[in-house]
Amino acid sequence: MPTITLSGVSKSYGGGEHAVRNLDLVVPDGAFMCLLGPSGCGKTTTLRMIAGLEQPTAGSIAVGDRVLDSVERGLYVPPEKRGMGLVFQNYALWPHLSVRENVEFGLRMRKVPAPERRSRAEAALRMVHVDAAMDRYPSQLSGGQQQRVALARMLAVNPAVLLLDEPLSNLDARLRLEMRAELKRIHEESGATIVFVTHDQLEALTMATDVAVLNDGELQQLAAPMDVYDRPANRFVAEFVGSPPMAIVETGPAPTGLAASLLRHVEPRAAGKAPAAVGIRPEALRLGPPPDAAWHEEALVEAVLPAGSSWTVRLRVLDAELYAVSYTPVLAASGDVLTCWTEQLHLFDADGVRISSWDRAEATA
Ligand SMILES: Nc1ncnc2c1ncn2[C@@H]1O[C@H](COP(=O)(O)OP(=O)(O)OP(=O)(O)O)[C@@H](O)[C@H]1O
Repeated sequence: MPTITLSGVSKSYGGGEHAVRNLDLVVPDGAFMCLLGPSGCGKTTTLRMIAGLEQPTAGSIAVGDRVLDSVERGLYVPPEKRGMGLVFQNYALWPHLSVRENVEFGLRMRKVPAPERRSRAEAALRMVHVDAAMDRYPSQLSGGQQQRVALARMLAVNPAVLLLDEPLSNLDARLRLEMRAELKRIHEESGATIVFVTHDQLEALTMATDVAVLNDGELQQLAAPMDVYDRPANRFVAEFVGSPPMAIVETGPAPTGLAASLLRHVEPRAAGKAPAAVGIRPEALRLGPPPDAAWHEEALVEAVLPAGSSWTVRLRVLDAELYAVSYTPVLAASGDVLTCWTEQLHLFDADGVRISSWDRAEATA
């Protein structure tokens, strides 16, 4: 099984603007890597370069020992010789072919004999749970079923590398959830190396073994999903991953209000430079009596927003507005004064880089 290695990969489309800039990325053998980032950050360009649909303007791409692109050596392997399976957002199926024939199509192109074609197509359709609709035509399937057929078509070929570009974006919320679980299972069963592009952080956190967060063509962080969430490398990652987003309190040269309160708490524990900003995740902000040594303040309840399984509370804390998310019922009402506390503060320096040694959650982990 292959490891995909991107070394110093850049892509510019002319005009000097870089879609991807100096990207070093290793997708380990058997990984399920999500490329995550906002629109225009270079995710699709990165995937298309791995697929061979775009050529880098600098750097090299290799799968295992096999170099597929090297700008320096003038080397480029076309997509059909890369042995990768691709599923893009628009998963065109042949409308005049049945589901089974659609899945067999790729195998036919590879000159796989008919009986083997048939059994491999059926196995792939079973894997995505659309084997019951094998003799129907694409127009007779739901969007989610069509999506799965597109996946089965790729799985039947059994590529060691699967490249998926927002393949769930056309599905409704329920199907998307179902397909996330399905893809995760398929990954575990097939052992393939998967690279998956998404702008949906929940998709990345729930499915991936590794997450690469990109912004403006540059890699911001490469880590396991929970590390991206618990230990974001910088302010961009901190604010992009998590919903509602992390509150960031700038400390400034003469901190007052909430900033001063947070600094009074973290400074005795600090070693080195003062944080330029302190981050609080809404779900780490608790209400009620604080444990010893937790940061805490009085909070005026401005609004309680129940959402079935969670409660979002808007609080006024000193001079700032903070949101808390609770997964147990919040019985308070607007105008109540409670104590809010947290043991998880994220500290950032003036460049926005996280100062991990100051994280109380880590210190006590
Ligand atoms: N063929 C092209 N010609 C010129 N510029 C391009 C081309 N393809 C992409 N770009 C530019 O490169 C940058 C990265 O685009 P890319 O499609 O990789 O981003 P993305 O993160 O996948 O975005 P989205 O989530 O919106 O698909 C963008 O600024 C985009 O406008």
